[in-house]
Amino acid sequence: MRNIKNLDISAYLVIGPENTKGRPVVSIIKDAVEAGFTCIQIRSKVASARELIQLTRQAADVIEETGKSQEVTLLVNDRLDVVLAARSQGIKVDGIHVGQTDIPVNVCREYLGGDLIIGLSARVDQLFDYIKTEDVSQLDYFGVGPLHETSTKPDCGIGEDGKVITRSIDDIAKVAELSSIPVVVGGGVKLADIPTLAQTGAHGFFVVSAVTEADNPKQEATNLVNTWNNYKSKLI
Ligand SMILES: Cc1ncc(COP(=O)(O)OP(=O)(O)O)c(N)n1
Ligand SMILES: Cc1ncsc1CCOP(=O)(O)O
Ligand SMILES: [Mg+2]
Repeated sequence: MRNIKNLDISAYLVIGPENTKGRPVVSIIKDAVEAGFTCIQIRSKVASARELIQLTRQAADVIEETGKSQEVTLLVNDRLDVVLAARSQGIKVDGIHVGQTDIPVNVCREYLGGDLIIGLSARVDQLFDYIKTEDVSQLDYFGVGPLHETSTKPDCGIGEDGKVITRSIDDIAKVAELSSIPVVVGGGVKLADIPTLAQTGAHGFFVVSAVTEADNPKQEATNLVNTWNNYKSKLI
């Protein structure tokens, strides 16, 4: 198994300009990082490559301003080209998150080298067998979900019959137990889900709208982080 120091996916924000109700992406990233979020993923299905590089730069800069560059992981969704371009411009971006129909993990690993982070969305169908048997030697974590259907990504969890499969808390506990790499859970996750999620054995939760659409993103991010940490510490 890979042994990546400093990878903390306990509180993971996925964010792009289409999610923020017109507010600057970087100010919400700053709020989240100051609140204790440990991982940020830049995800946009509308931004150009140049816009994504610029957003990644701004995200890296704002994380640096908070003094947490060494603790907070910055990833880019889907775009290996953007990660490579950003790194060649000296931007501190730490890796990529890909899904089942994106650039294959082995290609990402070939281009990113051994030190960068690669996360992969788990398959929807036959999830438990998949988690047990998938080759995870080049991977750092699995994204699993959705916990609930979500308008942020309506196609999340669509199975072979075209219907969305949501994951129960028991499913997530089983995935966390079967997986030999960390698991982060998302899709419709809100504050009320955190106490039960924290008891599943998952390493973390990921959210978009709970933070990016909140009236007060910093307060909501703080509530999410504190609740996760409180429930996790009760398990020790
Ligand atoms: C942490 C995390 N988990 C899952 C996803 C979904 O990735 P993917 O299935 O490739 O879908 P898109 O995000 O690309 O629409 C994610 N982004 N992050
Ligand atoms: C990016 C992504 N991947 C799986 S679900 C999802 C969106 C989750 O958004 P929200 O937290 O608003 O439900
Ligand atoms: Mg993808």
